[in-house]
Amino acid sequence: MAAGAQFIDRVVLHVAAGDGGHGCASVHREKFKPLGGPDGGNGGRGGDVILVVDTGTASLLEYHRRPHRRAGNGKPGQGSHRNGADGEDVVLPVPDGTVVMTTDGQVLADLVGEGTRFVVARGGRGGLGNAALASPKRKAPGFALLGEEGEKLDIVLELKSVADVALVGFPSAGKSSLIAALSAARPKIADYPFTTLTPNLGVVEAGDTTFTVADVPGLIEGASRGRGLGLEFLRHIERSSTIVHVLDCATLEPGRDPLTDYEVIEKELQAYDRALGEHVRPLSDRPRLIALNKIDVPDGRELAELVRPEFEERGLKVFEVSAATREGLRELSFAMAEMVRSYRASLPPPEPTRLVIRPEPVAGADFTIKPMGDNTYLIGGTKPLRWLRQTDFTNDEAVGYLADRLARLGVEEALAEAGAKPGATVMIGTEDDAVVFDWEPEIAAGQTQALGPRGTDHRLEGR
Ligand SMILES: Nc1nc2c(ncn2[C@@H]2O[C@H](COP(=O)(O)OP(=O)(O)OP(=O)(O)O)[C@@H](O)[C@H]2O)c(=O)[nH]1
Ligand SMILES: [Mg+2]
Repeated sequence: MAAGAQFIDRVVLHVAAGDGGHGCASVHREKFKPLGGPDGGNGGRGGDVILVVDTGTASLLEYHRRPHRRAGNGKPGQGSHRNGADGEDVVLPVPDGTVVMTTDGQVLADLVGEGTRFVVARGGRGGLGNAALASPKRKAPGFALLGEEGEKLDIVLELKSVADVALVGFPSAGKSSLIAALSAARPKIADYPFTTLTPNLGVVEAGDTTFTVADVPGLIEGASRGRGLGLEFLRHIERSSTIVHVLDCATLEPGRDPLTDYEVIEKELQAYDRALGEHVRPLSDRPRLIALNKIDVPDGRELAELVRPEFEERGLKVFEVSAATREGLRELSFAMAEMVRSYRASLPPPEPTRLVIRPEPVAGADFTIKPMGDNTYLIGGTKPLRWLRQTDFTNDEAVGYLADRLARLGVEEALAEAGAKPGATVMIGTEDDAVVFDWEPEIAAGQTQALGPRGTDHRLEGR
């Protein structure tokens, strides 16, 4: 697993599902039988873009590097009843604990647990070929339906750190130094506060236990109210099983000592619990370890020894360490491993894979009619809009078929009821994007079979 020298926890991903293939209009040809039946196949479905939780994936770095992902298009249908192949899905592995959001911050899904799947962009349907469109009334359709476009959108992936162990502490307490000393991660370390701006993740091995440690940017008093780099980062410890207090035994700042620092940080964690509300497992019930850091500094070692009993009285395990000389790190890492192991053992057996399906757009009324004044009407609704996208407007017969479908849906009747006069302007689509027709109700809806051959239907004429 890559240790997070470069740990990316938020990316904007541009996803495009595949377009559906067009249906095919074709007529069967055979020697001595010049006029066979329609045999155009259907277009294939466009591929989906799917996110899947893969616990082997540790970061979003891959999507930072390649932020554009596109699924395959469906192939067009062909003659001899050959259907087009479906477009290939694109399956994107994401780390456990990935939150999927719109670019304006609306949460679409919170992906937890190995194998959890989320179809983030749906492929377009393939268009029907003329064989599938044939009916007793329309024996040899000279048209086919178009494939629909796949969904294209921008999403934000955000990783709630799923580190097993979270290191918390004041700025410059040595959290990043500890990660660096315990793992292969190489976070930035410096002697000024707020060096760490985004959490670093390191993979630590102790005995036969492997676990991840997150270095949370420095906390200060008021962090839970958003002071310093506060809230944004407390979020990252929400899912860790163990909290390690990294306490600076060598700070010269007035008013600071390990015990006071500890209490300030504890207060912040509790305030964060209150801010989070009850639906989240409180941070305060996570087991704690105390790491008294910087004992390589002479005064630091003395101070550590002085405060040690105070923590032990509170029932806390204390480790005197130095990230600089690595003193005490082995004991600390084994204690972390033990906490992680017992936490893992306490977990309920893994839940069965959850499938997250984005709800289909709500199917409301079949269609809507909106009078726009001046004998003009706007037809909307899921079905009319889909049919519009499927229609090849260069083909009169296809336009006639659209007219039939709309009539069958009851649009003609509804227009008459709404008071549309012959010659009305009928727009189908949305206010910004509509196809405009002249409406000439020559006959009542439902009697379309009385019309001449398809292709000469002039009730609806695309402009
Ligand atoms: N002497 C000594 N100095 C240390 C030790 N650990 C860290 N430091 C120093 O303390 C300073 C801060 O270390 P960082 O690891 O960046 O501290 P941090 O807690 O990650 O700080 P923020 O990211 O700002 O919250 C650096 O100058 C380190 O070299 C230690 O064990 N001994
Ligand atoms: Mg740091």
